[in-house]
Amino acid sequence: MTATKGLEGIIATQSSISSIIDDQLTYVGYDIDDLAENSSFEEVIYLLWNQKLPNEQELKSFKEDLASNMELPNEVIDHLKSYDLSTVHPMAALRTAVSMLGLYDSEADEMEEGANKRKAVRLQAKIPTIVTAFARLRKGQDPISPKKELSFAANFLYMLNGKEPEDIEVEAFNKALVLHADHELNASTFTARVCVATLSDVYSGVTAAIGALKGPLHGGANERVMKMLTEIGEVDNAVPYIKEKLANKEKIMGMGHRVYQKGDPRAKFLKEMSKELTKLTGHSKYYEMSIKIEDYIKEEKGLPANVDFYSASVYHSLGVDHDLFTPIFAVSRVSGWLAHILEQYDNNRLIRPRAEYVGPKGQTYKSLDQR
Ligand SMILES: CC(=O)SCCNC(=O)CCNC(=O)[C@H](O)C(C)(C)COP(=O)(O)OP(=O)(O)OC[C@H]1O[C@@H](n2cnc3c(N)ncnc32)[C@H](O)[C@@H]1OP(=O)(O)O
Ligand SMILES: O=C([O-])CC(=O)C(=O)O
Repeated sequence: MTATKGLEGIIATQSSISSIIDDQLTYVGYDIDDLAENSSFEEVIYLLWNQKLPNEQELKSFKEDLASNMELPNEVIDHLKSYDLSTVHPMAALRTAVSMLGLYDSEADEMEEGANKRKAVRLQAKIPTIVTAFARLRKGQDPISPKKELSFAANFLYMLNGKEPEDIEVEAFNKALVLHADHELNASTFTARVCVATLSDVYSGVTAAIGALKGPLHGGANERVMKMLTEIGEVDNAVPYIKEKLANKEKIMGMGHRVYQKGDPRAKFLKEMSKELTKLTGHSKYYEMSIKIEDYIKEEKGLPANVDFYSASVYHSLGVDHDLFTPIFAVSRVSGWLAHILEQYDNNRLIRPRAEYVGPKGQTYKSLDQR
């Protein structure tokens, strides 16, 4: 038995949810380019969970279902208030609050398919409310209740900022949600599947996935991209800064990908949005710095920008706090996690690979006084 580091190239499951073939991403056979240009995030969630796009009536009732499940139990709001709001990272808050939601769901351990789908709706609906409530509480503001008539994207921005967003903001945010919704067997989705393959519950699966997304090699990279752009400060500093990082063998956040060799098909949309939004909001220097970094890394290392790279300047332009970038990723990706959790339950087998043992062998136990 020989181990493959990082399970690179291992086909670990079959799935009908999303695919990456020849550097192109599809959700249930629909090209991401088509969905990014045309679909609402609600349609995409429906697609991922039902393997088909909704008709008008199905979409209407799905949106109503989501909207009517967005409110949080008071106990969860009270718990959020009890955190050390000046130091707790919002991803840690989200991980804890999602786990806590399970305590207040009478169907939490119900394994029947209908119950799992109802929990999926509740989780998808409540996660934006958790993220925005936490973001407001730590600024000394009261959480804002969702407006049932707003779209998912508009509601998030409304609950975050306390005012209804402009159309251009909603359009950009909706597109970002569509682009982040699912991505085959990425680390957080795999984590969710491993967890529920023990026949553990949906809340455990999503809590585990949030933990995996939080890391800087995965979803946590977008916050670090913005930290890097802020440190760079001015466009002319970009290349010298990156040269120094590479000389110190440091990784450049938002660059590189395990699967994509030529490029991440989502990045071009975020790049275009970054160009437009940074111009509109007077933050063009972040777009220009990003271009310099992308070109330099491509030239020096042959690495493409990934989805996290341009999303940083997009969210910054939308006025979002930098440590909320990864929670926003979770607001979208929970749709994919839930699709994979439902698929795993539907055709389950315990996920239990083997390890290649490389430790010492044949040791003889010595009593404490002989060690
Ligand atoms: C939504 C997402 O999760 S997208 C990914 C978000 N993560 C990031 O942006 C973090 C930065 N990127 C990375 O760390 C990596 O590219 C990953 C984790 C995304 C994928 O990496 P892997 O396929 O495991 O490649 P690995 O980390 O083994 O790197 C292979 C080589 O490329 C180099 N490399 C890979 N990414 C980078 C990077 N961002 N900056 C500099 N060098 C890099 C490594 O140093 C290594 O070089 P070496 O062979 O000379 O030692
Ligand atoms: O697929 C991956 O390894 C990471 C990624 O791009 C994602 O989760 O969107």
